[in-house]
Amino acid sequence: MALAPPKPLFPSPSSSAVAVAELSPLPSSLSSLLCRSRSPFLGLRLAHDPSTSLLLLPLRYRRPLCAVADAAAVAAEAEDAGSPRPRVLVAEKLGEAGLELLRGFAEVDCGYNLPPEDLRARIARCDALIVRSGTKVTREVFEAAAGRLKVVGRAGVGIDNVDLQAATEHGCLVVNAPTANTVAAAEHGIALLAAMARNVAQADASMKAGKWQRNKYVGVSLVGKTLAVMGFGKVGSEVARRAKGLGMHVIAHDPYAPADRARAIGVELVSFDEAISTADFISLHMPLTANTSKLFNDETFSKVKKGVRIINVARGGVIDEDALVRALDSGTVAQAALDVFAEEPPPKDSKLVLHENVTVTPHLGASTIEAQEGVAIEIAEAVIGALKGELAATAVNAPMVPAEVLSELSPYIALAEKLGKLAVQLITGGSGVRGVKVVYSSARDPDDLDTRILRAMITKGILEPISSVRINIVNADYTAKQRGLRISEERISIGGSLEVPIESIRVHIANVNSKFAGALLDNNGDIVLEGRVKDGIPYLTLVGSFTVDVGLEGNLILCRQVDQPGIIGRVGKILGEKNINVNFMSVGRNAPGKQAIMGIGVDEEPDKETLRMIGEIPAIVEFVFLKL
Ligand SMILES: NC(=O)c1ccc[n+]([C@@H]2O[C@H](COP(=O)([O-])OP(=O)(O)OC[C@H]3O[C@@H](n4cnc5c(N)ncnc54)[C@H](O)[C@@H]3O)[C@@H](O)[C@H]2O)c1
Ligand SMILES: O=C(O)[C@H](O)COP(=O)(O)O
Repeated sequence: MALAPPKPLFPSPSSSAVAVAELSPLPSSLSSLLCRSRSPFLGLRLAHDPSTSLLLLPLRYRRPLCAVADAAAVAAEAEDAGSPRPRVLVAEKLGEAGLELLRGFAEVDCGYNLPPEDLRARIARCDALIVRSGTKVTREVFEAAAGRLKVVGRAGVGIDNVDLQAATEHGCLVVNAPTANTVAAAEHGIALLAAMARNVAQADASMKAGKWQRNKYVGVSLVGKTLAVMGFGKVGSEVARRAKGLGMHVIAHDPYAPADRARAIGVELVSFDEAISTADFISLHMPLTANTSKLFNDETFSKVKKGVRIINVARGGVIDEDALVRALDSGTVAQAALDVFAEEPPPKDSKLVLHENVTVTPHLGASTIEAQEGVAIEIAEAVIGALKGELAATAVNAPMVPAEVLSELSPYIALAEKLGKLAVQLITGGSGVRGVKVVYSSARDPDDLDTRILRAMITKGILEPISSVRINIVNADYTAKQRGLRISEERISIGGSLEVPIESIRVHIANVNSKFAGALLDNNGDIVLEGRVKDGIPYLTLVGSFTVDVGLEGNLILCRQVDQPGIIGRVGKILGEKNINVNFMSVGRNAPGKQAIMGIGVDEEPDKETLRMIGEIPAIVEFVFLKL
């Protein structure tokens, strides 16, 4: 199914016209209603004087807010590339149920186990890439993608084979499938534990070699022995649960796991040293990170209980494999059972793999029929969601914003981006943007307001028009940092309804020159814009020190003028004669008869002649045309 742009809630008339009518006075209740409603009228209100109003009719229907990320842009890009649907490259074997889901939405290429150069050659034609642990998604892959790749889906848990930093720098979302193979991995850990304790693999090989060695393969019992689970996450806790069922005493080490979750299944959380020095069996279940790389090394092995047995179904890199061989040779470690290796597949002459006290499997932890079907569906759904522009719940390099929060914040997300976009257009050359302060006014407790996505969208609005990078929630913070742009956030607590997440968003751009002096707060070099959401529509409500009330749709003309009768009519007339559709107009002033700011929302871009005519109206001090 092709991606369609978000459907308007209200149909747009095919043509629109502008008529100018002086209505005076208009009841304030009506003028304010028109300003806020989604009616086909232009609402116009003089911010501080609702009794004198001007109404322009008829107008286009209001459009609804767009989806958070630009689904239409994804479709458009895919179309550019000759296909109306996004293209997904599946680089490792994926369950049929997941492939079916993907095919319902995208063009799917299955190119299993591609050499790195072939992967790089194909990636520039893809919107998404799906891998398991066997494909290295390196910086070179993201560079070769030349900006088209939007999402990498890891069909499994570990994302150590994906260069997350490079993905983030390229604005590419990485999602994984963190839950569907948990049980399979835990079952494999228990299988290795039992097989190792009873020498199942060695005895099997010996019998197949024609031998009958009953005395050689005497094992050890599990009941009553202490198992240390290192990493008490999803797999670790399932292993612990099962080991308890086998009558083992289970302890765990995990600096980040809540003690009550461990206690709930009868497991005590202990320090690293206590875990490794008291355990008869050590089972590894932490991710491979800079902190866990070679965590088990000569020094660690010097602290273990002599004759300990080690199981690893996490990642090979967590163990210094040479140190493990030494520990096995000395008898410090009696046996090891390994599903994962620092290099996969390991070299054929690997001393570790060939060691007689080591039981090995070729990274089979997630390889059950059930887990692979589950993982395939989990990753297909995550990738499709990401391509549709939804924020994935399993995003690895972007804030995870729950769907309900996202839907609540959706109009504020649009407002944030528009404020950024407007603010940057007001800056004039030479000053450079260095510091941006964003102030959110809200009745909510700060803990109930996640503003990361809003900050990202303000950054996008400011930076995208002035850089070649496409900015999204993934790379917004990184790109800002790269460009030396400091974005600080401040919350102001106000009274009011908790139903409304944010009352207003104010953007200050510090120490810049503006092409529209009226946008500078007290002429101090800070551009200030404030916006609010009304009936789901973003509005500009403050420019510098002037209150306005302009719906942020289409484009915007800002005029600063001497506050006197007739200006609005003259500007409206010029635009009407030039067939430029005005969708909103608002005037704000600080004091009668002094200066005022007029915000005019226009659907079309006025040509130079039109702008010149507006500028020639004697009372107009300055004006600027801004694109949204
Ligand atoms: N062999 C396989 O096929 C297979 C299958 C699934 C998962 N895995 C691997 O198993 C590991 C765990 O997967 P999971 O789904 O349980 O992940 P998880 O994120 O749920 O759990 C990992 C746990 O490790 C903890 N941790 C992080 N650093 C630690 C440290 N220094 N010391 C102790 N604990 C630490 C975390 O707090 C977390 O609780 C991952 O490495 C994953 O890639 C392998
Ligand atoms: O991290 C994981 O999910 C496991 O290691 C499984 O990896 P695989 O998808 O290559 O089997």
